[in-house]
Amino acid sequence: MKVCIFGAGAIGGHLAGRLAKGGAEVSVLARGAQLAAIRAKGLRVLAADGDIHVHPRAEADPAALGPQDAVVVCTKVPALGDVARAIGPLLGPETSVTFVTNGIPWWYFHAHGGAEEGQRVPEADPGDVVWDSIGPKRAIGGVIYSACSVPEPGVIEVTSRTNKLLLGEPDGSRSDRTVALATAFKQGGMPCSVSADIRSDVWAKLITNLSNAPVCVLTRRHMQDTFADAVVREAAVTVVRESLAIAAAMGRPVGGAPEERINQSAQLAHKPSILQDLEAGRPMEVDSLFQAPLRLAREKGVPAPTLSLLVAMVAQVAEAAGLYRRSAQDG
Ligand SMILES: NC(=O)C1=CN([C@@H]2O[C@H](COP(=O)(O)OP(=O)(O)OC[C@H]3O[C@@H](n4cnc5c(N)ncnc54)[C@H](OP(=O)(O)O)[C@@H]3O)[C@@H](O)[C@H]2O)C=CC1
Ligand SMILES: CC(C)(CO)C(=O)C(=O)O
Repeated sequence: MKVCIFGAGAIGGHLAGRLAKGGAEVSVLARGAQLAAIRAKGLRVLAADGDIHVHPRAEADPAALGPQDAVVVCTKVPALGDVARAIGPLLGPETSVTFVTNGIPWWYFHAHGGAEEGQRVPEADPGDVVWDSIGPKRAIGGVIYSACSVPEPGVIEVTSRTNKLLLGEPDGSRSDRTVALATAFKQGGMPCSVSADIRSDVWAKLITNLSNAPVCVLTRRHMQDTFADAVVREAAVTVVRESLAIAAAMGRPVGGAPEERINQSAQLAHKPSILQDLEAGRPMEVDSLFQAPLRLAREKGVPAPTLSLLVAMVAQVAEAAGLYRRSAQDG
């Protein structure tokens, strides 16, 4: 299977390593020091189940790679407009494009059904650039549980002991293209399953992000340190409760004890990726990760006072750092 990972950072690097280990014909699109390092020394993934050292083809220009069976987009969400403008040469008539990103994805209301069918998510795709160019029919949803960072160019550190990738068609079907991609990941040691309800998986993961990322941006510390404080922990449990109510109002009830979710985050000495962005001076996923679920909460009439307060403060931090511009509707 010919797969291109678009954006070989923390998550993309991890996934490229897994695909290469499993024998897929994998290439990566990267840039800057990351591209130079992968070309010079290959890609190293330091993971609990064993280190991986592979040499995928690495390019800056999609035209050098040509049409793929599958493209897996692993950039941050604010980069998706650039991805959409550049991706053309990778797309043949049947190429799928999987988006492994946190937050409410741009394709969320495609094949959703009901009154919301076809609604757009402006926080994830301003101006519908991705929707209009790549188009929702190619889209496969991706939800990943894996805590990763790039300690030096070409090296991916995986902090989480267990990892999991969920892939799902927006219409819930078990398509051949999704099964083939999941098989390629599994062959590289990445637990991966095909989900019949990827939107529920989006919410289950998002609730974790909503409860750990805003507080860590404010403390600027990893989750273990941040959650050592009982008051912060209690606020995070409140955020989980508010987020569970939003998910339920969206028709995607998610189970599990709120405290347990925070206990799991508290085990990891990992800085959430949005904090990594703040520290590295990269655009922050405030809109798709935080503002979109808050807008949906307002539309459904679900109160989320603690989450709203934390997000308002995070937006100020991100704005002050020049890494986020608030849109008019966020107030
Ligand atoms: N890191 C983590 O632990 C987790 C992250 N996630 C989610 O996964 C997604 C990816 O996050 P993460 O891997 O951390 O992000 P990273 O910033 O580590 O990686 C994104 C990579 O994409 C590259 N990139 C961006 N635009 C382009 C482009 N036009 N051409 C080529 N390369 C490009 C970036 O390059 P450059 O650095 O030069 O901008 C970077 O190397 C996000 O939605 C995040 O929320 C989900 C679970 C955990
Ligand atoms: C913290 C983690 C691993 C889970 O919430 C994550 O998704 C991120 O770093 O963005």
